[in-house]
Amino acid sequence: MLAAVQKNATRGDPRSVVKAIDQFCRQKEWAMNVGDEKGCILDSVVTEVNPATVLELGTYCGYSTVRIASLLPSNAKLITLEFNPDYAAIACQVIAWAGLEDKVQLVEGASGDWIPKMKEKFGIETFDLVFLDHWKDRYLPDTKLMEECGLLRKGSILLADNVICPGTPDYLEYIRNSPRYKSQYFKSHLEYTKVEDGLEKSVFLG
Ligand SMILES: Nc1ncnc2c1ncn2CCCCCNC(=O)c1cc(-c2ccc(F)cc2)cc(O)c1O
Ligand SMILES: [Mg+2]
Repeated sequence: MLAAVQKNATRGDPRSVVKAIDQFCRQKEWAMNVGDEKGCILDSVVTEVNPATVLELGTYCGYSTVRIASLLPSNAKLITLEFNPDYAAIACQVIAWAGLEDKVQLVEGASGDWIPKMKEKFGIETFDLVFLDHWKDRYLPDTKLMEECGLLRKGSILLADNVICPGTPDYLEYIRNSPRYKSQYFKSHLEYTKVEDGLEKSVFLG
């Protein structure tokens, strides 16, 4: 995938990096990027929220990191957490190829360990937008952890990938029934396939 980016994408051009990855995943080898269809929904939410602070849980190869960072205002900050060091190493190069390293802080480690340290380590008060795309059984515990750590403010947006496939039933149950959130489901398809999947967008009400 990285070779395809370096071969087919233009340095400093995030859209060409996104296109090269999508082409590779459609033609050569499926990969678990959010993909072009759900990626358009992600883009519209990022544009609507226009966030100054973004947390991404699950960087993988940096595809959604590049999509998000390319839409951020100049002073905005995106912190992205990746557990797998091999994925992190690739993502770092993909983000650099897109020329977005100044907007992105890639952190290696487990979300459960890093979320409680966000304020002290990165001087973050609250996140305007959180993109959940990591272990599906970590969406709920990490959301509760972000609440407890005071990382969400009235109006913070959570956008969760894969709520249908592979699925995050406990997270959906919680977020759709909690009086502290207003949720909306965006029906789509699993990246590069015809299988149903979707994004759940939730506003924290405080
Ligand atoms: N900072 C952190 N803390 C904790 N865990 C962390 C982490 N950083 C990373 N991880 C570990 C996440 C590993 C990847 C998570 N994503 C997925 O597992 C995922 C799977 C599919 C999929 C669907 C149908 C299939 F047939 C097969 C696979 C699709 C997707 O869009 C997915 O996002
Ligand atoms: Mg995903």
